[in-house]
Amino acid sequence: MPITPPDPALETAARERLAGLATPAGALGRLGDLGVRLSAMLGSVPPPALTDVRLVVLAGDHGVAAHGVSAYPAAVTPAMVRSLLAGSAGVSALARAHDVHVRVLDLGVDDDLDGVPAEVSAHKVRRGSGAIHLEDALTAEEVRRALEVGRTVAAEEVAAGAQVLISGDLGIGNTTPAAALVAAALGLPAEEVVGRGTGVDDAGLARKTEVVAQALRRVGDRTADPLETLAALASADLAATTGFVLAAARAGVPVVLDGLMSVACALTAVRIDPGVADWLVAGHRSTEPAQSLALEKLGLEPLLDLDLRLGEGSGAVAAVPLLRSAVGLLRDVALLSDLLPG
Ligand SMILES: Cc1cc2ncn([C@H]3O[C@H](COP(=O)(O)O)[C@@H](O)[C@H]3O)c2cc1C
Ligand SMILES: O=C(O)c1cccnc1
Repeated sequence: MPITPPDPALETAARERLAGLATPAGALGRLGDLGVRLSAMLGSVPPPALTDVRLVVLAGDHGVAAHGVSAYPAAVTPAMVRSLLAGSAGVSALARAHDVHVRVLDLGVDDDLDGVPAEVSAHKVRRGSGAIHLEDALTAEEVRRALEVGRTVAAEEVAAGAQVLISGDLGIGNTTPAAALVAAALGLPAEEVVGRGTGVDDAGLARKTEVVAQALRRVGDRTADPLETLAALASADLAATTGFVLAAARAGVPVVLDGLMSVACALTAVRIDPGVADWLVAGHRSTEPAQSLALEKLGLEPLLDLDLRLGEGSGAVAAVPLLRSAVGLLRDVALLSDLLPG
């Protein structure tokens, strides 16, 4: 089934409403454009107030983390899962400030997460993932399962009332496979996509670049196929994120993209089904070069550009007030024709 784009008639009606507001023509700039897109995506003009925005953080570990590609040890991943559950992570503070519902799922954390509620690991695909320069990250069956988890979770959030969905990432080393996914999708060499992630030094950056280059050499032309690419270069959490974005678009729910992991997975979802692109909003520009390259390919201009490089969904959640602003303007501003006499 092809993905249905937002209703063009609604988009036209929203654009007419925007043009009629008691503001000078074009004065609302990109907020006006965002309001028009959101109206069409949310299915009414004026758009409904955004009262239900949901973030799902998909966590997993990465075999490459043992090969000097991150500034932090893999032990941070389970610790941060616990922090998210306690509401004390970076994105937790932002989500609280902006009334965004947060759910955390362990897709591939290399830890038993003792004492953590069972539902957090109920969809676990495996512990860790293959080091992509040496072996495939996942089997084809694991890719299928991870995509299915992403779809199931998105469907659950939509059924619970989500008007807008956000995916968040968590997992030491994840900027390495995410950069590899972007390189695979865009046909770019490792040097152009690799960034410093959590802040690796020059030696770390060189190692990381070589890991991505070796992974791309190992995989060869399997990168022509997005599912093969997920098996070869991704991880359980990144494959699930791809399934999450696909399912949101299929359900006609807008997805606000975060940093590198979120955008790399959205790009992969677009390779699987180009119709996904119509349902994406870019929350922010991260400092990772691959994220900007992927946004450009997707034709998306990010709302925020704050030098954020946290992940967890933080840049997307930080952009939620702009979505609410755009919606509020189309809902609450008078029409100039109603203010003028006669
Ligand atoms: C304390 C801490 C909290 C985080 N929250 C998100 N990330 C982010 O940074 C990591 C990816 O960067 P790299 O590929 O360089 O390891 C992931 O865990 C990602 O979610 C964190 C990283 C750390 C250290
Ligand atoms: O682009 C991101 O979201 C990002 C960058 C560095 C580390 N974690 C996330």
